[in-house]
Formats: sequence, structure tokens, C-alpha cells
Amino acid sequence: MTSKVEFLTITRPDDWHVHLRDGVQLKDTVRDISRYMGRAIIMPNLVPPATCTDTALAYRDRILAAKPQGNFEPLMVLYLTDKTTPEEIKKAKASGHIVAAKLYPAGATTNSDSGVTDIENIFPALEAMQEVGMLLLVHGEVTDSAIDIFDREKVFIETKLVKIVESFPGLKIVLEHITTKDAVEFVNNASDNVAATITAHHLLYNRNHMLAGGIRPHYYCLPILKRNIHQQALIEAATSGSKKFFLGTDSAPHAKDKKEAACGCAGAYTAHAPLELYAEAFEEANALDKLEGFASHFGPDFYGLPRNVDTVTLKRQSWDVPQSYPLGDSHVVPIKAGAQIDWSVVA
Ligand SMILES: NC(=O)N[C@@H](CC(=O)O)C(=O)O
Ligand SMILES: [Zn+2]
Ligand SMILES: [Zn+2]
Repeated sequence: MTSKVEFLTITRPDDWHVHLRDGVQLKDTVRDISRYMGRAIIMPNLVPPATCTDTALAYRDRILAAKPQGNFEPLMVLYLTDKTTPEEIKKAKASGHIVAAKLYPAGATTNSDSGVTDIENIFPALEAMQEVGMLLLVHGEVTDSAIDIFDREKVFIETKLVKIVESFPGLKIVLEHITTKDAVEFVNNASDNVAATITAHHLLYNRNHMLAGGIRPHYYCLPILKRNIHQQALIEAATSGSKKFFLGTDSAPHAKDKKEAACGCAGAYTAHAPLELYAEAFEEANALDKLEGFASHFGPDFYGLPRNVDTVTLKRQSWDVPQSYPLGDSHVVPIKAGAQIDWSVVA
């Protein structure tokens, strides 16, 4: 038997999909994500959403004001609506701080009510994005109530994403937080302009963790956890060494009482230990040597940004995860609350 690695030093990672929320919650979410992440793609699904350049830049200022010491850089995203104009896309790109725009099908997930009702409505915006080199980030689920919730990602790919990819071959597209074997296959077979983020919780869990032996609302997120064969396909993709798959936590905090409710909110909090959780998943797959590419290289390469130049070190040192963390005037229950995590990030 080979002895276990005790330390792992890798290029500083970035998070290519995170929710920081706003107002009194910012100091808590920004502190957690900026602990060692170099940069993060900040999701714009605020209330109201960041649909124009000015609101996205004002949001950036609030994040920077909430940031503790250090070099953490928030990368901003425009929230696409049926009315987003090519002019707004060009203005956003020219700001230098907005690197992507996000497609939320209207009604698909948390705070997506102002999202897109028909993908054709954003074709002029997508044309402009293709022209100026702005990425399209996609929440890939259909919203048709007749489609089973476990099939919504697959049907979105077949009926919507294929059309977008065909119509805009020069547009860089990230299919966010993928959850199915179908998504892995689609991304693998698509051109180099199509990539995907994978969350730590979709690597660590499947729907049994959420539903067998009692319903566990803190595992409920969208797209919803799928069956084990899909989890296995995600693990294979993340640990394959393919540059098409990279780290995006989708850490999405909701106050404890909003999750533990008759109609609980969708979202899992992982920003307390993002790299530590991925390390557990990669080690379980015997692929710790593949973590650096996934966490620190393939994301910036796809976005056309430089890789970070410094490093972080993971140490095999287990610690007890608190039952909850402060979240503004409330609390959030993190993934692995009350359990142990095997890895620590050391200075
Ligand atoms: N993933 C989630 O379940 N929730 C996210 C929205 C999203 O990323 O779809 C949130 O903002 O809470
Ligand atoms: Zn989403
Ligand atoms: Zn998200």
C-alpha cells in the first residue's frame, strides 16, 4: 500500500461560480471566499438582479468594501433579461470588470424571475458577446412544469443549449454546476469553446444523501442532486485532467430557517471549506494529482486570464465543522455541519 500524501501545494485556486449575496451578509460571505481563493466569478442573482453595468459595478464596490486584507479579486457578471441590449453588453465589456453574462431561464432557480423567457430574446446580446469576447454562463435547466425535475438539465441541453452553441460557434460558454452524465458527454463532444464547472457537493453526494432515511434540506440545491451513476460521471470528468472541467463551488447561502422550512430554498453553502471539500472528493477517486489543474489552471485558461502565480498548501489535518456560521443577522448551515473534514489549508 502506498503511503498517504500529507501535504499538497498547488497554484492558488479561483472559484468560477459563487453567490455572495448582499447587504449585511457580504462581510461573512466575502470573508469566507477570500480566505485563499485568488478570484471568483460573482453571481448576479440579487434582489433586484444586477442587469446593467452600473449595478454590477456598484455591487463590485460593495464586495471590495467588505473584503478583509488581501488580493482577492471579484469578477463580475451581468444578469441577462429578455431586454438586454447589445449596447449594454459592449458597455459592460468596456468597464474592464465584467467578464461574463449569465443566462437564467426565468423561474429555473433562486432569484431567476427576471431571467430569460425564450432564448431567442437574447440572441442580439449573444451576438454582441461573441463579437467582444464576453463569456456566456448558463444555468442549464428547463422550467417546463411538465418536465421531471431530475430531467431538466438533460432536456435543456437537448432543446436549448444545442441551439445556442450552433448559432454562436465563436461564443465561449460555461455550462454551470453540471449534475448529469448527459452534461459531461455534451461538454466532452462540444468544441473547445464549451466548458463546465462542477461543485464539490455534486462530487461528494448523490440524491440518496439528500433523501434516504430522512429528508436533508441542506443538500437541496439546483440543479438537484442526481442518482449515483451521474455522480460517478462527474467524478470521472473532474479527475480526468480535461481542461473543459473546472472548479465552481456554487456556494449559495440561505439562512437556516429558509432552508429548514415547509418550502425550503435551493442552495448549499461550501465557502467555509471549498478546496478542502474538493480535496476529499479527489482523494476518494485516487486523483489528488489532478486537483491543481481543475482548481487552479483550467478556469483561468478558459477565461483567457493569467493563472495565479503564488501557491496554497493543503495539509492532512482533520477539523470539526461548526453546526452553523454567522450570515449577516442570521446563520447558515454549511455542508458537513457537525462532521469532520480531512484537510486544512495552511498559510
Ligand atoms: N444553486 C442553487 O441551488 N441556488 C443558487 C442559484 C443557482 O446557482 O442556481 C442560489 O442563488 O441560491
Ligand atoms: Zn444555477
Ligand atoms: Zn449558483
